Amino acid sequence: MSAPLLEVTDLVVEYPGKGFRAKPFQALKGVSIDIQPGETVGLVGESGSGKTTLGRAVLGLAPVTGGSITYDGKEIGHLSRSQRRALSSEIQVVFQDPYSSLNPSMTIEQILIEPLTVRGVASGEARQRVATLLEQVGLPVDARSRLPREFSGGQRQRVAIARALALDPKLIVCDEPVSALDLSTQARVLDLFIEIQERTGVAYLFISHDLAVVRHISHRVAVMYHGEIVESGEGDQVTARPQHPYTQRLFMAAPVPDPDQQEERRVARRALMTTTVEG
Ligand SMILES: Nc1ncnc2c1ncn2[C@@H]1O[C@H](COP(=O)(O)OP(=O)(O)OP(=O)(O)O)[C@@H](O)[C@H]1O
Repeated sequence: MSAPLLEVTDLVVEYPGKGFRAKPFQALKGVSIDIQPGETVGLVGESGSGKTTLGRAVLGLAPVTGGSITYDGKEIGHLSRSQRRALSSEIQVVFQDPYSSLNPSMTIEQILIEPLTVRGVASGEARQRVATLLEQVGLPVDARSRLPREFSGGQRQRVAIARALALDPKLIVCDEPVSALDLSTQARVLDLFIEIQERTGVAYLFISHDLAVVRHISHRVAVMYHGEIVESGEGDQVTARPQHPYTQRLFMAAPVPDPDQQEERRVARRALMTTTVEG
């Protein structure tokens, strides 16, 4: 196995307590996880288990009080603001809500050009890159002059994915990126994530409370419970033979579809994607 792209070791995140003399709250209690280049690691668990906190810690947005986070061999747990900015071309994020994550007063072109301009990409080259990005996420080139409100939820999420891809990142933290979408749109956006990975070799930390979604997209799965990873392994291994009692309960509550059926659906969805640019 190659050196991990991301390696999180014994990570502790503590949020300050609220109110007079309130104790700090430990949201992550010594979490270890790694992601190889081009790999998808799915993070699943009930609400409040710490999934988003782990994603935010990787993005430098959570108060790390212990352990380490290394990216490409370098410690990134305690970077200054400017060091973090420099890393933004390597690590990107796609959030859950495609309605609030895009600036409603900016055209799609402005949204996609912004990260390129910040990096000093010349305007002609940036416009060309916008056309390529739109094509990569299955949106028509004339989308560039329109506003986010003119698009469906699935199409907006495609714009958010294009924005995340603008600087050719090696890792994208995807925090419930399909949870706000209806089921058929979810399937198409998930397949888009897979296609992009096959084309670019980007790795994903894919956060979701939905087991079927995580199983569909992940090479490996980690299960979080009360701020700890209680189980991890190959996707099929964890989903077919869960070991930890919490994982067993979680999986019993949400039976996972038959893998052969899943593959058939994926082929059908791919066929559908070639005939539509919707969501
Ligand atoms: N800024 C904060 N200040 C204090 N506590 C927080 C903060 N953010 C999260 N928490 C707490 O940390 C714990 C983990 O939250 P987190 O959002 O990481 O969980 P999650 O698994 O992503 O949940 P969900 O699926 O509902 O988003 C929760 O108990 C939450 O209340």
